[in-house]
Amino acid sequence: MLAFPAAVQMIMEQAKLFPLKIEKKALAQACHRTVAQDIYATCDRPEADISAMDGYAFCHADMQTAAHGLPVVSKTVAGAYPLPLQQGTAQAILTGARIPQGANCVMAGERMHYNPETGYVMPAQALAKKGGNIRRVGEEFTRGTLLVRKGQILEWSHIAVLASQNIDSVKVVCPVRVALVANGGELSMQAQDKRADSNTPMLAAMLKTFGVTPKTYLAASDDQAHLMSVLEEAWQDTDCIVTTGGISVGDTDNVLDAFKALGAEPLFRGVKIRPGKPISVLKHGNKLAFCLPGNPGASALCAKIFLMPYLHAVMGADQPDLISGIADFSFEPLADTTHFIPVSGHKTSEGWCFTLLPTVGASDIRVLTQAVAFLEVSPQHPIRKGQICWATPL
Ligand SMILES: Nc1nc2c(c(=O)[nH]1)N[C@H]1C(S)=C(S)[C@@H](COP(=O)(O)OP(=O)(O)OC[C@H]3O[C@@H](n4cnc5c(N)ncnc54)[C@H](O)[C@@H]3O)O[C@H]1N2
Ligand code: MOO
Repeated sequence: MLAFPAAVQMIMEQAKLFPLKIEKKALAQACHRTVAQDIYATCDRPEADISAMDGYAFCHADMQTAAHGLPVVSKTVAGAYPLPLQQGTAQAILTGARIPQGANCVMAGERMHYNPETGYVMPAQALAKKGGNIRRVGEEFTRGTLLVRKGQILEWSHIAVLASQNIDSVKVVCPVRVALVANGGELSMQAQDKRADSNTPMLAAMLKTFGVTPKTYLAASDDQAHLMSVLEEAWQDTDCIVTTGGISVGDTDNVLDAFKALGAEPLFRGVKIRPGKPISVLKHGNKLAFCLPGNPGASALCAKIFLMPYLHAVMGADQPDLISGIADFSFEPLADTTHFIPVSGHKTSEGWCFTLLPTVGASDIRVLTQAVAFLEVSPQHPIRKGQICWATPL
């Protein structure tokens, strides 16, 4: 049985052998996909000096010296070029509209007094500072600024910033084609003591967060020939297979035998972790099969610490950052074992404070709805109350 770091290293070595494919995608369809190129700003943002308020634009010195305010001579709306400001006048202006040439201050309409009879406007309160309420050209970013790095998984915020640059398509990495195979007679509709398949929807949801929509299969029997036929079908047009269940030592745990009979070779069988120790990975050409434990909590953990890092690596995507915090408990690991313990967290002035969550173990998935992260604890890295530690966020 391998130690955790060695198992991760073996998987990452395999990821290097996987060929990356790139495609162009409309921006609207690119959310959660991994960007295949650095993307730079094509224009300044804002593109020009613009108003931050609906109100009036004027020359600060003119307003300062005008006892009865300034006459409002025209109106500037967003999307139109303004007329230059004539000396000794003001212009009505809307939020986002270009500042007229000659104006260097804007005040919100509700902070001014406009006299409809005279057509003059003056501050109702203190005059804003020179330059006030003007958003300066390029203050957010200038043309040529790196907006999105290669390897970034696009989220809605990146879509917004790219759309602001009139970028309507991006080069993204083709998602790895993943097959999810749930296994076990208890998942059959005909089973006397039927169990719900929660692993497939859980893993599919995890994968969708970075643009992978898996094909799903169900081998709802304990018959090896049937399982082999499902796995054989799942291998077709797939880059990676993920099975859950059927990898322990029970009579009906035949996933590994089925894979071997189909020509796959074990990369490793079992890892010294808790939970999830039966996790096994097999290799068939450049395709990997991740055989996750059936226990849903262990399955989730193994997906987080083995499958997701592998898929990120093969797709050239940035690995999610670990989070750091202070543990408010101590935890003594077993010799030769890396534990992953679900913790809740609350923010303090010094960052996260992690608290141990009570859990019944490897089958527990409700605890994962309450947890913010898994803390990794090993004899080399024990957890001591009050000490800083690193965690895999959920
Ligand atoms: N004699 C031993 N027994 C077990 C050992 C061991 O070392 N010696 N290891 C235990 C550990 S640790 C784990 S983890 C499990 C792994 O078992 P399997 O991967 O073979 O999983 P199953 O036995 O098929 O199922 C375990 C459990 O999970 C439920 N399950 C399975 N698939 C799903 C699914 N798709 N959705 C939701 N729940 C699922 C299944 O009904 C069982 O309750 O083995 C221990 N035993
Ligand atoms: O390794 Mo198992 O996941 O503890 O029950």
